[in-house]
Amino acid sequence: MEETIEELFAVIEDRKETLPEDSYTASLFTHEKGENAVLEKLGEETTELVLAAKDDDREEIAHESADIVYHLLVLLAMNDMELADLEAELEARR
Ligand SMILES: N=c1c2ncn([C@@H]3O[C@H](COP(=O)(O)OP(=O)(O)OP(=O)(O)O)[C@@H](O)[C@H]3O)c2ncn1[C@@H]1O[C@H](COP(=O)(O)O)[C@@H](O)[C@H]1O
Repeated sequence: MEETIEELFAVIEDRKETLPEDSYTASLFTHEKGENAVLEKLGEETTELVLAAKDDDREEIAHESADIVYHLLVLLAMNDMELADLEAELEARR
């Protein structure tokens, strides 16, 4: 899991740097709404996650959770943050 997230974050940082035309991630970094595009996605997906959980739909819970994790990582990268920032916060709570 940790490796998957690290690799995904590295891809996101690469897209931020290189901005390929056919990349959904790059389109978020160049979106006319700026950070709000990601924040809107996170809002929508959180609502969808709540509905999936209410329905006890495990497949949909996993799908929406993955969408949220991905967009959360994009938000971190957009704010010039690292996975270490999230990790430090979690560690401090142990
Ligand atoms: N993990 C993701 C990922 N999760 C979600 N998304 C995109 O986020 C968008 C979500 O928007 P929507 O909720 O409207 O999607 P939807 O599927 O229509 O709606 P739902 O029913 O799923 O909620 C879709 O376009 C998805 O393709 C992602 N796009 C990319 N990645 C990762 O990022 C990598 C690089 O992708 P590119 O930047 O496109 O090259 C990929 O290899 C993946 O590993």
